[in-house]
Amino acid sequence: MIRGTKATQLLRGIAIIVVLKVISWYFNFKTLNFISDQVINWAVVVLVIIFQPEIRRGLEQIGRGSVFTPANVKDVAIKKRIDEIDTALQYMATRRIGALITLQGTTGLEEYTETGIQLDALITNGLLINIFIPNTPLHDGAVIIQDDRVAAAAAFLPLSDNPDIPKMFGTRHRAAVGISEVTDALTIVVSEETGAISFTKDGKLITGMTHDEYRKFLFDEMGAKTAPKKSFWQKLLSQSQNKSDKGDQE
Ligand SMILES: Nc1ncnc2c1ncn2[C@@H]1O[C@H](COP(=O)(O)OP(=O)(O)OP(=O)(O)O)[C@@H](O)[C@H]1O
Repeated sequence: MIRGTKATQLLRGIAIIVVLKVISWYFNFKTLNFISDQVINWAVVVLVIIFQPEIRRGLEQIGRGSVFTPANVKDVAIKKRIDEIDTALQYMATRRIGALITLQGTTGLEEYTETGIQLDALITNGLLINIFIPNTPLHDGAVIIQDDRVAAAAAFLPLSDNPDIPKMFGTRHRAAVGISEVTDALTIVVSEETGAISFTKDGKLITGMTHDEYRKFLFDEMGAKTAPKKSFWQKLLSQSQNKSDKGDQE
């Protein structure tokens, strides 16, 4: 999950400090012991400064209630996300507008969003279509989606050197396979040449799915149920509403 993020370097730093602390304690190195104690004492402040953006985002999520959001509310949000992406895919596929969209999984994609133009915008089909309109400043490269936000456009993804990718696929498809080899992201490609919609995941290129098949695939991959179910509380509420409606009629 933390692969590809600054947390990796940080963990390495913490490991070095812990090793220094143990050595200084074991051999009774007073100066080294004093320095490592100071570093450890200030570590909390340093961590808060380094992770300020992540902490802010987490607090915002708690504020919006998304951490404690019931599963079915999350399903509705995921369905909305898929609908927006799907509308854009259908529009671009029928007009043969090439597109490359990477949906972040658990692996951080910061090192790739940094290569593009940062957006941090809500996912809408209009925005996605606009980004990929040919000969506009953002159309070249990949869109990276993190949760419900379009994090960046025109991002550069690593190219796969897998010799098994058929020659008919060019660099757009190779980049889609490439990112799926080094992260757990799901990537969608619309071919400019054919209008075909393909997907990459775990190093595999998946082609030829029907509209219904790929929608189901997206729902499965993004962890939503096809038809959002009512929660216990919603069922209870609608039952009591039904009863009171009947009561009113009588
Ligand atoms: N490493 C990369 N990262 C992100 N986008 C890339 C990368 N390499 C190429 N692209 C995108 O792919 C486009 C070139 O696509 P190309 O025609 O080579 O691929 P293709 O797989 O044959 O796709 P298509 O079927 O759409 O032609 C570039 O203009 C760029 O937008």
